[in-house]
Amino acid sequence: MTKFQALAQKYGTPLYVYDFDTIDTKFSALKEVFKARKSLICFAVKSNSNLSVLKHMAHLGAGCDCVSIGEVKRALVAGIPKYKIIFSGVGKRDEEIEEALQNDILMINLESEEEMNRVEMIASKLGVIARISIRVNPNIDAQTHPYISTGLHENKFGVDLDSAKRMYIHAKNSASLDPVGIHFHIGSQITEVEPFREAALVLANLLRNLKALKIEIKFFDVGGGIGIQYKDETTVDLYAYAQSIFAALTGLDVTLVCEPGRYLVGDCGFFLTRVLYEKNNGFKRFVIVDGAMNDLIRPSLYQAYHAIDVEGKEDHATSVCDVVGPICESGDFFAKNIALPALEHDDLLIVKSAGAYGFTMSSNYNTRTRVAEVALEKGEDRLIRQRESFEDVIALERAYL
Ligand SMILES: Cc1ncc(COP(=O)(O)O)c(C=O)c1O
Ligand SMILES: N[C@@H](CCCC[NH3+])C(=O)O
Repeated sequence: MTKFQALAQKYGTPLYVYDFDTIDTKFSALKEVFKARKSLICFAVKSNSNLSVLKHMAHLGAGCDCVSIGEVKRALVAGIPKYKIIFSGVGKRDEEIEEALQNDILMINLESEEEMNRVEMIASKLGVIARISIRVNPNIDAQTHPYISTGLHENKFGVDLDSAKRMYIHAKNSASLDPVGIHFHIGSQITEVEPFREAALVLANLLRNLKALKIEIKFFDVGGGIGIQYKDETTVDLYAYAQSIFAALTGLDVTLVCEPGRYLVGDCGFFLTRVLYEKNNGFKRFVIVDGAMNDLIRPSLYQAYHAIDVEGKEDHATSVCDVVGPICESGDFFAKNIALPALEHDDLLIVKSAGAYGFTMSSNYNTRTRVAEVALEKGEDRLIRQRESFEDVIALERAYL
């Protein structure tokens, strides 16, 4: 029996499995290319927010990039030091800003002038000084899927260069704001260095202008976005990536911050699902599995490709099929028109590169219980999230008659 077959038998399917040793390898590789500068790697919690994953990041020395106060609290619960936590997002509620300030996190990343005014007001009310960063939208095409492209003016994220400059000047003169950071995040699953290089140059230039105005920024945050290989994409050469940022920063004494999500956890994750039936309607062959789009929505949402392995049948003849789930939507699929061997009830499929934006984007659609998560570390497996029960799913509902 293979490792995945044993895990499927022990924990049931569908199931997420994360290999923490892979996270270590990826983390060390990034730290290594940054070693010529002071750097802080802030893991993007949205990509995989399991507390054990975050705890593992804390052991590695990572901070966290968060997009809600819920994520900030997860990071704190997992033992990420408050001085390594960044809070970004285009729409923060007053209570979220207040709680972030009370928790004294590293910085709040501002995405509009309106937001700056609210943060200033709330900090003043609390009698604290808010450390802020500004997310600059450099209008650079990251050449990725339009839904995960964030650095163009048509996207809702960040502020343009002129507004950023105005905001820094305002913040510098405010008794309640301390401008400590500058930030860009131009998109996700980026496979070339060039967009990062261009964005770093634009922001470093702004930093020099700010320096001339005696506004000293300490943190240069290049966001996340480093792509992984799902199919046959080229991936970013990490060394060239780091060097292009260093080159932009020549002469500037700043701590480099990077916010990888997918790069750190994408490849470490496997989604295990069993075959329920094969069905051929005369037009098409369908492999129907027990996992569905509510468990892993990336194929349905972005037509994303995830390679699928069938262990033990590698040398069998294949034919073309769609791998689909039990949900009441034609968009419920893991793969379309892929070649797989003939499959039987209970055969195990392994959907690869599922560690990022897998479980965190899952839902209870069709009253399906969210699946269990398991960590693999140095050959040992541990349950890190129990499978939900039907009772868990309805627990917060009230049935008025
Ligand atoms: C502000 C910010 N930082 C970091 C990330 C992480 O992105 P990725 O998983 O592509 O590294 C995201 C998500 O795209 C983000 O919005
Ligand atoms: N959810 C997207 C990434 C979004 C990044 C969020 N800023 C994905 O699965 O690829």
